[in-house]
Amino acid sequence: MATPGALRAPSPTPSAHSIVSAVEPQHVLVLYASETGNAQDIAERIARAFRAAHRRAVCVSMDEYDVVDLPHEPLLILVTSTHGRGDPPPAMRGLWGKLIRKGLPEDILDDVHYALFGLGDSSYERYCFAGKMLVRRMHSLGAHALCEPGWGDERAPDGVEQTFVPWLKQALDTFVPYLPGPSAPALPWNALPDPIYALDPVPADPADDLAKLSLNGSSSSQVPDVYAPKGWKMATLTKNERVTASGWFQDVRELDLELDGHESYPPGSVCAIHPRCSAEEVDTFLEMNDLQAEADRPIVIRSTIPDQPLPPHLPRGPTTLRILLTYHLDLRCPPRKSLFEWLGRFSNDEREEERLEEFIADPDEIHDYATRPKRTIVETLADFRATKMPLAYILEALPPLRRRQFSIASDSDAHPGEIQLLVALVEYKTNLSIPRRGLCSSWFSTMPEGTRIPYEILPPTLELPDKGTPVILVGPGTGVAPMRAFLEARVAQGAAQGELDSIDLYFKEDWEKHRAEGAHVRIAPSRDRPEKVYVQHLLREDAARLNDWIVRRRGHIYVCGSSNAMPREVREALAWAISIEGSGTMTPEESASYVETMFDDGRGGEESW
Ligand SMILES: Cc1cc2nc3c(=O)[nH]c(=O)nc-3n(C[C@H](O)[C@H](O)[C@H](O)COP(=O)(O)O)c2cc1C
Repeated sequence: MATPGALRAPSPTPSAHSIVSAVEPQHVLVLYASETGNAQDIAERIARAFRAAHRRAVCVSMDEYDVVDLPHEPLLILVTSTHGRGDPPPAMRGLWGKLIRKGLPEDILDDVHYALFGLGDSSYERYCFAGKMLVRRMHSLGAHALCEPGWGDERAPDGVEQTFVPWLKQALDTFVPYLPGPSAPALPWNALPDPIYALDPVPADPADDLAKLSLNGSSSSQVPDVYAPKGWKMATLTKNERVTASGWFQDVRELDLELDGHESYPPGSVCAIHPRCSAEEVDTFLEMNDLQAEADRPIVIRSTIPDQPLPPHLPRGPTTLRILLTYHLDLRCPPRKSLFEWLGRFSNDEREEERLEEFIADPDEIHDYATRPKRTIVETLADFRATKMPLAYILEALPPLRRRQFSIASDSDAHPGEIQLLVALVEYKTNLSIPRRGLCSSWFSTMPEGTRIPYEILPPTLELPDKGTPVILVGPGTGVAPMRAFLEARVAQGAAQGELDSIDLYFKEDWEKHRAEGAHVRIAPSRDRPEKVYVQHLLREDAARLNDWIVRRRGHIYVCGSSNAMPREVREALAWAISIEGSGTMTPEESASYVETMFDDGRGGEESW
């Protein structure tokens, strides 16, 4: 471990520590980047642990942080997950872009002393890659690591907890002595800390947007525009049509959105949609916690921690508890360990406390009770009825409601002012024997035309090459959505000659039309046939064409769909096709390495879920 250049070694009397640098540490800054909430939960647990040790901690999402302040942060903890194919989560991209700028002085972070905890899944090829890149870059800019990075693996037998618990202990032991504060022992885990948010009452002004809302008890699916998340736009649903036959097991919908502004977007873009919790679930939550009387009182949220801005998911202006529970907080996701810890702090019931302690002590218990059966937070609270959530802690205890992302199935030139989506409604039976729908799926399943939807367009991870370069688009099932957008754009470019697209059954008329326009379209009828034909089989049949387009003409291949075996088998089929066993001249080893290099160099792209 690097010896901290600017830090004075801790003395045996911790209160006397100080930093020999331009900046005296007053707090530890916990900077996090999270997409589905896990890294944010870990970051908040770190900050709480420092506060329990009587030290100040400020916890900020990377996209809310001004990177010019970074060189002046003496004590820093970074927490990030990894997404895509080893990419940083969107919240880290701005900060990362600035950190990798050329010409930054090699010692610009010399005053920074840091630790990092990365989250990932070791079944991915680029395990915890965003965290690893960040550690390398911090080091090359002169920052000093105070302890070894921790890597939290979702696949580990005890999940992320396995490494997080020992890493947190080490981080506390290392950082605490450098921070001002009493040498008193840390508070026990079940001591209730001071709330980090204040809910200040605001006088109801009949002219403001809040008073105009009639959300009280309403089951309306309308999202009032005023509650669109910061920076998001609004669209109106113009079509919500089932495209699978009524007897088919899966309910797949075409959803068309008319955009308020005539925004254009490149093919391959992704539409993020902000869902909402149902009015029934919100009412159940309010009733279980005896909070009905508080539900519609206008309030403004204020951070009680100096220098800590509100996290991105909380509204800045007037709001109500009901609006928070409907649009900002998630009552539907399975509870994490931190929720059981909160309930343990709130509980006065001996029997429930005992059960909560079992959960907190053993990650397997949480896995079996909550994660595996996908038990929701509301259902969990119903099992702990004697334990009530006090109003002051709700914003800390409940996770943020996360946006859901869908590949856009339309090209914006072919469908100006519109976004078309192809969405499989997720319904599953858990071992609780209750048929379940995902949060967005529940909302979409009953969403009437005319519903207002907050959306955001995210840039594509795959981009079309120039018109002369062949592109192979492989999209089984709903993976066909972005392929339709790509193909529409290529047809418009006049470049649809000899394209290959292996598709399933959605947008059937479009494929016929594009075939007539010159695209080489192939359909893999993998369903309802005694002998299943998958996209991988079609690629092998098209070996000569693949060899010509990929090897001779240096074409691109994009694959989108379920992440089971399909993406790997597509790569294997391609490698076979361009090897001596198919239609090429390479040995099997050479062709396999050729395909991997294509994907590393961006001539191959993959989007899977
Ligand atoms: C679409 C997707 C892609 C992912 N890609 C990777 C990856 O390339 N490497 C990795 O280590 N983990 C990967 N993960 C796992 C996440 O890092 C892990 O689920 C993490 O807990 C998410 O944290 P967050 O909720 O804070 O975003 C991926 C997860 C998803 C959903």
